[in-house]
Amino acid sequence: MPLVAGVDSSTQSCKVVIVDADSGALVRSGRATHPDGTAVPPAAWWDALQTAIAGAGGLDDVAAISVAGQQHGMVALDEQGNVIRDALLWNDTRSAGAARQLIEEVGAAEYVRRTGVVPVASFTATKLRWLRDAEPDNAARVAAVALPHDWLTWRLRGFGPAGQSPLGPDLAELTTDRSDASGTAYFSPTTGDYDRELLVRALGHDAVLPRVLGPGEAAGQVGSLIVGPGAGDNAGAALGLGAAEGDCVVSIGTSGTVFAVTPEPVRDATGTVAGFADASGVFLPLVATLNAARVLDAIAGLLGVDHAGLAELAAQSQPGAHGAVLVPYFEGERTPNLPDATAGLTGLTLASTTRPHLARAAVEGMLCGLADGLDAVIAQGVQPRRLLLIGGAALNPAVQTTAAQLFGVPVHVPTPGEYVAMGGAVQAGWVLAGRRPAWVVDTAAELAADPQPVIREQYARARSAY
Ligand SMILES: Nc1ncnc2c1ncn2[C@@H]1O[C@H](COP(=O)(O)OP(=O)(O)O)[C@@H](O)[C@H]1O
Ligand SMILES: O=C(CO)[C@@H](O)[C@H](O)COP(=O)(O)O
Repeated sequence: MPLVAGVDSSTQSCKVVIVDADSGALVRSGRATHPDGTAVPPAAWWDALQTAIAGAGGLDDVAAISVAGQQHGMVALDEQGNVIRDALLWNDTRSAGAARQLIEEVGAAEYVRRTGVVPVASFTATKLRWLRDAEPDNAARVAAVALPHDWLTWRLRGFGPAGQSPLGPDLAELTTDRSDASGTAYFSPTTGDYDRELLVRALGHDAVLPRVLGPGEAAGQVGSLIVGPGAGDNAGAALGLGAAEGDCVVSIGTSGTVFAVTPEPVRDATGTVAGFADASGVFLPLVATLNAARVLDAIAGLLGVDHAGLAELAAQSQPGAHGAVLVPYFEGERTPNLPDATAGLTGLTLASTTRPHLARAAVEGMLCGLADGLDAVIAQGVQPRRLLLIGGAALNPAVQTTAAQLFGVPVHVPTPGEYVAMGGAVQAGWVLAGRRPAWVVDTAAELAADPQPVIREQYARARSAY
């Protein structure tokens, strides 16, 4: 039984799973935390990966590995392979003005035609434009631009700054895949090519971009360990879940995302749905919110309870939280595109100002943003038959029951697992065997749709004030 490993280098942590390549059964796992903040030294991801690999018992008996990671983060490298500055992450909104500039210069419709997306602060191109204008000396030094999974894959293969890596700073050895490249806003998911003019427009000059590998194509080999192409984390989750037509995935981690695997590309000129590529050769229309699991963390902290306690409180409330509504834009918001917004709590009366109603309002507000996202994905022609609920907060019973009340389709909760890392393991199994593994994913809970229109009606009223 060969073993393969998958990695999820996500916003808050690094997770490694080691699985049986024949069955997909989990054999060992490890994890390590990432630093807080929206600008992070990539070295911290590398250290966390080492810790997580060690926690998973090492890779000595592992035949192949592949790294999925948080999307969009800007890793700027100089000629010597040094990281020029802390990576700006997908949830760093300082480039919101740069996004507006790029849209003014190119046009939203033209961006969608060329890249499948309309720039928002999350996308790499806007971070490069911010760098060009805010830190021109740093921008001038940029010789290559990579994404988190590209950089980790390169380091894993032995490349890196001279003196700190066995193979040195060979920038031509940087690799990526379609799914992550499609989150840069200078790549076309339909042609599979970079749009160099858009890169130069953003950064001010050309730079090395990672070679785009196909699904099942190895990035290289370290000794006997084959290194797979890697992926953006959402595309990784789609692989790990084996998501097929009719499935819509809702992931509630640091980001909230709603996405589906589609045979044709999606081009949404409003920019609400990002027309990403997936990691299997087709497409991944996706809506992302900035405010997801951390909304519950914050409100649980405020109420002085843990996650289970938050669910217990919410269960004492009712659909609509007695009129209390939380619009949860604690970190600004990406969808809708309100990077400078703050959260708002409305509908407070003496009767609704209770701990249970506040707990319930937090869960409802966080999920309503994703329900709006599902509507947008459906408007692009996706027809979900079921919703697959994953990510840290999907484990929460209040999230599960409220999701069934909001989304209008049956909610399936897969057996708790690290599905992004499992997607990496699927890629590792794919490069090892030369074909995509077909591992079974079990369902832990199935909830029938239980529509409670009051929740979305009152949320829509509160949100319209923004
Ligand atoms: N039972 C739970 N209820 C609500 N939130 C949870 C629960 N378990 C974990 N979380 C939250 O989920 C988040 C981590 O989820 P994860 O999908 O790993 O995020 P990411 O991939 O962005 O790092 C953290 O904010 C954590 O506090
Ligand atoms: O920006 C997006 C998708 O476009 C986010 O989904 C990031 O990819 C971060 O993922 P998590 O760390 O929240 O899983």
